[in-house]
Amino acid sequence: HSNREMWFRDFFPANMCPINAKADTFYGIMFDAGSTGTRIHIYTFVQKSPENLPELEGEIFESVKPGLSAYADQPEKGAETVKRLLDMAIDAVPPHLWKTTPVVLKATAGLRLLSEEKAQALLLEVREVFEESPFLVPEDSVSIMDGSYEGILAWITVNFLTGQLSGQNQHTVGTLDLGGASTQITFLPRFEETFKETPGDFLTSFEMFNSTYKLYTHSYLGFGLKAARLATLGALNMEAVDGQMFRSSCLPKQLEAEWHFGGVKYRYGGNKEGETGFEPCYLEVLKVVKGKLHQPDEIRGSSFYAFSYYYDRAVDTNLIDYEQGGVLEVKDFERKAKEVCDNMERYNSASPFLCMDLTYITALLKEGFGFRDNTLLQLTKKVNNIETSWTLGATFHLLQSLGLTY
Ligand SMILES: O=c1[nH]cnc2c1ncn2[C@@H]1O[C@H](COP(=O)(O)OP(=O)(O)O)[C@@H](O)[C@H]1O
Ligand SMILES: [Ca+2]
Repeated sequence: HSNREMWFRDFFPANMCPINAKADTFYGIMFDAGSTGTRIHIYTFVQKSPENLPELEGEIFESVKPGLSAYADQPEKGAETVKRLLDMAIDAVPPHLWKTTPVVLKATAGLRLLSEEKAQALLLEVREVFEESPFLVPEDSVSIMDGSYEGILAWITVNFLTGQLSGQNQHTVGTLDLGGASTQITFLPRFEETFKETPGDFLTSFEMFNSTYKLYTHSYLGFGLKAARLATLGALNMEAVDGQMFRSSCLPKQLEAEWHFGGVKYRYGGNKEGETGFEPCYLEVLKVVKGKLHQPDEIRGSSFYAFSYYYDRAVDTNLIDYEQGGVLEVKDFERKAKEVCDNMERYNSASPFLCMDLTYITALLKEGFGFRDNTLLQLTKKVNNIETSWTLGATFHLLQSLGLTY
């Protein structure tokens, strides 16, 4: 707009100015290529004045299952799922903003676990879909994200949405993300001791909104909920063994079934003659986590935000409401695990893995990270109607790198 056209600007408060209402709106498109599904997040921002940060106005969210890694041998078909989601953005973003709206896809643990060759073939096909779209395709727009970024960016999202990254008196909260194939823990250490006791690769400095945050973060590959099922069954990295039956005391006695994960088929079942229930199951699961994770002393007493599969399993067992979320203690997961595992017939209609999943979550929190029984977990899916996902943090980071924000 020329100055002449904008002369009336000064007569209106910024947010009521008829031109401002649309002119300073912009969009960012972030794809989350997770191990169990692919999701699109279309964020709307409004720049109310040049000296302030843009404000997040809303989000459009859609997802498809399975994830890209399920198309390891059909990369074109995988990219087709991305294209269908991207078509939503064509409808959501006004045409005159298409060529300034960036589109980025970041893949997480599902692709990290594939062979380099198969992962790259998938990413290449997705890149072609992006290039053929009318959107802005930045350099490196399609990639596998480093695990430490996954944790940091989720931490940024949650603390931004809860208002902890602006103004004084920042009381940031730690975050726990439990995906299908990997799990992340991230927090801002308060004690000098934590920095001293922590291995260097668990600490990362990150700059966002003109502040530097020195965070504790780690992504444990193979410790996501679905990878943990395979590990418990003894089937992780056992692709070669075809048709073998994997049994566990965490599954209903009579169960025999098949399961596809990461493009591989597994046969699994219950302990027909042997033991079942919480006690033997906990011992099985313990083998997967015990001694495998770093336990920072500082977290034992502090509360954390938890989402993804922590949230889903808490909903499945009525520990929290699907819409509201809620606050739980670590021991609530243990109580539920016992209830489900010791009455497996009663829960048969839900997932046959419910007992194993709850027991794994219990073991991961207690024996893995070293949380206390009474550690508080704030279970959240959305804050102010925005999904708690690393994708928002990643979009801020993207806007920053494009010079659209600082
Ligand atoms: O936008 C989101 N908001 C909240 N939870 C999400 C979102 N996207 C994915 N999730 C959760 O993440 C979990 C699946 O993990 P995912 O497929 O991302 O595996 P990965 O992180 O190991 O690659 C599910 O519990 C799913 O509900
Ligand atoms: Ca994820």
